[in-house]
Amino acid sequence: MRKLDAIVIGSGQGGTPLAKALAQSGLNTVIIEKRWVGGTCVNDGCTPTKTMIADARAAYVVKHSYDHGVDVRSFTIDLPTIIARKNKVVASSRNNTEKGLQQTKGLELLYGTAVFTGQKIISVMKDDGTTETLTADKIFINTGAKPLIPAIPGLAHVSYYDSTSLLDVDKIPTHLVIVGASYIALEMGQLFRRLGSTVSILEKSHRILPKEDEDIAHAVQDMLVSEGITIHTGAAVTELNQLVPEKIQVTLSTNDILEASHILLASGRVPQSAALHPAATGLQVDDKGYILVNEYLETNVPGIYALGDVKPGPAFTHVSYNDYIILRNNLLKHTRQSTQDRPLLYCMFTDPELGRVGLTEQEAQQRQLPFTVVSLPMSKVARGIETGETRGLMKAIVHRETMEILGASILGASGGEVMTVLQMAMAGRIRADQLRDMMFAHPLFSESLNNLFMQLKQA
Ligand SMILES: Cc1cc2nc3c(=O)[nH]c(=O)nc-3n(C[C@H](O)[C@H](O)[C@H](O)COP(=O)(O)OP(=O)(O)OC[C@H]3O[C@@H](n4cnc5c(N)ncnc54)[C@H](O)[C@@H]3O)c2cc1C
Ligand SMILES: NC(=O)c1ccc[n+]([C@@H]2O[C@H](COP(=O)([O-])OP(=O)(O)OC[C@H]3O[C@@H](n4cnc5c(N)ncnc54)[C@H](O)[C@@H]3O)[C@@H](O)[C@H]2O)c1
Repeated sequence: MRKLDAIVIGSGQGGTPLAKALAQSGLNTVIIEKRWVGGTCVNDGCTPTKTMIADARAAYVVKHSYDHGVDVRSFTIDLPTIIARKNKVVASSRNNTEKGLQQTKGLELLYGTAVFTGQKIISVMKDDGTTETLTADKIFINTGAKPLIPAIPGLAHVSYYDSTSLLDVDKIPTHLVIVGASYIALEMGQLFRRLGSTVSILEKSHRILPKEDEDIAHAVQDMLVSEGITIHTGAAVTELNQLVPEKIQVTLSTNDILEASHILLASGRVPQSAALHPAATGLQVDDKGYILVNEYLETNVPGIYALGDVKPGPAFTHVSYNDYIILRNNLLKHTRQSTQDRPLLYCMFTDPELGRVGLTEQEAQQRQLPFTVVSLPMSKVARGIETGETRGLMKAIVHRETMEILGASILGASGGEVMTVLQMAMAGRIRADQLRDMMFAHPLFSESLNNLFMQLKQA
């Protein structure tokens, strides 16, 4: 058995920089990866989807160019070129990540599948067919998550896609039916609609984006419907039947029956922990298989930590990366940073995008905080009017007494960037009334934060 100082299992968004930092600090470190370095974000998630979403946006802009006085009579979509561009962007990111790991002194990149076989003992089934047993004082689990395959009657007998396989679909679906109506469903639904598919989105809850405020969810729904997407809410799939190739009958709890050419399952993700055999090293997991950690990302087994999507909580690339920062600082710089105080933030890359930070209105209500809601439609934002980007709204939740910004939802062009301005204000404790009176360059989207907060009473 080979004894190391540190082992990182999984080369995701947290594990990769962590392995480098551990090795650079002088610890003899191995990082184990069963597939491709970079994990979900680089290979199946953010990088490929945001690349293809940009292509679909190009199609949308061309289609609407007449409004801007540019008359494009016709255009065609070249799916192989779109997929080839996506593959090139992904390969470049993956190769650079691999090089970065291989060139780090004191770090070994081991391709294979890790399994716990005893207390802090890991068996690696290597890609070359051999097996090696490793142990270390410190073990970091960064094995991420994978698509959830829901139990739908008939699913085993139909061909379906998940968010990974759809990225390599060989033709544009004529009718893409998507199960689920959250980030993956809405981003991919709009993407394929813009490439020419008929798209139907099915959500079993009574509305899409249940975690968002109702007005925001409705605005997103209106925006997607205006592009020709059909959304069925309160609609669980009760049966699937493959009639002929590329013809799948989809029966809904609402008694509607759809005929899909392609089905995308986008109903959540599950942690990749079971195959690790966490019980063999005494690790506690919850009922869904998430590896339990405390606010310092420590598991119940001393010396074993978990970071990224494999632990409970928000599953985003920036969260996994921030987990790395916390572990690096605590273990190598001897701080005691915790996950407790970081704000929730993310951006859903529909077009326009939804930038979200901090509390929603419904969360502020649940916490019984004294708050005021301010909102501004993008149709009143100067930059939006000038560029023709008038869809969406800016909304912020402000503490009524302290004028502290508690949270914001910015649905609009550059919504993620405007949200980040507010995130910085929240981090720096800049109050809403200060933003109301602050000078911003004209005519930026962020300049309209003046107008958004103008609804607050003058101090
Ligand atoms: C379609 C899609 C779009 C997304 N878009 C965004 C976005 O725009 N913004 C955003 O913030 N987030 C986005 N996400 C989420 C984001 O990709 C994840 O939150 C992020 O990648 C989590 O990274 P991680 O560090 O937990 O692990 P991952 O990136 O999932 O990496 C885990 C790695 O561990 C490896 N592994 C697993 N088990 C073993 C084992 N037993 N032995 C060895 N190796 C193992 C896996 O092969 C994988 O490489 C998206 C996700 C999807 C699916
Ligand atoms: N822009 C981004 O940051 C981004 C983009 C894509 C994915 N992600 C990450 O990936 C994760 C997974 O995303 P997701 O969209 O797959 O899942 P999700 O867990 O966010 O949402 C799943 C949705 O599917 C619905 N659902 C579940 N079972 C269903 C069924 N049988 N029929 C109909 N509807 C059903 C749920 O009610 C829910 O609305 C997210 O948590 C997110 O963190 C992030």
